[in-house]
Amino acid sequence: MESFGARLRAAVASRGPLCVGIDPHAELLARWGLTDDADGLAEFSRTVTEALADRVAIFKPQSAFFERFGSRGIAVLETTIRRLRRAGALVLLDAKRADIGSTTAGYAAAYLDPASPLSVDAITANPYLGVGALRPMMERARAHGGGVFVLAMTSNPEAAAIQQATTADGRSVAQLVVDEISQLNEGVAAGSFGVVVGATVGESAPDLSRLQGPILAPGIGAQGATAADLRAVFGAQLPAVLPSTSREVLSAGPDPTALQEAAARSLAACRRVLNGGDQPS
Ligand SMILES: O=C(O)c1cc(=O)[nH]c(=O)n1[C@@H]1O[C@H](COP(=O)(O)O)[C@@H](O)[C@H]1O
Repeated sequence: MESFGARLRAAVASRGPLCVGIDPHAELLARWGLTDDADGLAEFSRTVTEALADRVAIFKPQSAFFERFGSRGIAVLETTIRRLRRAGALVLLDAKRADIGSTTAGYAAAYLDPASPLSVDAITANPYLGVGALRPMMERARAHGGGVFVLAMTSNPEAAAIQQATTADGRSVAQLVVDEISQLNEGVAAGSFGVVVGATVGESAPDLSRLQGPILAPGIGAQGATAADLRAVFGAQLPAVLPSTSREVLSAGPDPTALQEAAARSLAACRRVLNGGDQPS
């Protein structure tokens, strides 16, 4: 199978550089007039999928909001993944998994093996147990054309104390993560291993110049960052950036046309920045 990096590049070329997060918060379900249960979740996910699956390059369902309804929520997640992929979209499951290597192998089998009912194109992973502990995910991803996005510098304000701490060799923890992921992409034009760097981090972003893989940039919209902030955060690495937003688009629902217009607005704003159209004169 073609690599995730190549498939992502093709999807972005045809549908544009935007990842839409599917985060069915209780407040959003209420605002959409839906019940806060698995039926409401199913209706929410169906509406988002029908409105956007044929026009957005990649979706990022947030596993937490499906897990909170137990097995019925997971069943909705399975259906949602299937429908999104059938419509030609890529699916990046936001589960932020990690564990010791032998258990990570279980997560890899759950999400990155085509035989699993929860199989997706890529997942988010947490490097706190060491990037090396994620190796079973990387191996399974390589074998099946999948991808892994590893948290490097996240969008939340609490993150700096750990992620910007200095390691024994003087690099920040975030930089160490980026460097280890860069090694995995070495020699590949469009790497399948990405990092997560929030659009909110300002000028403290790590050096991403050797990554050769995608940079997932959440934090646009509800968390305060705008598409215009991407330039200051990512500079020369903008072409590798995959901006991601959830509530900014989802809060326009449940009307499908309003959802489509909100996604088109977010995409246009990101495109302007990524293509250099908003350069200050
Ligand atoms: O991995 C992520 O996607 C992620 C990383 C990060 O640094 N910050 C962050 O907000 N996220 C996720 O991105 C989504 C943000 O949603 P909105 O703030 O509504 O756009 C949530 O699902 C978060 O879990």
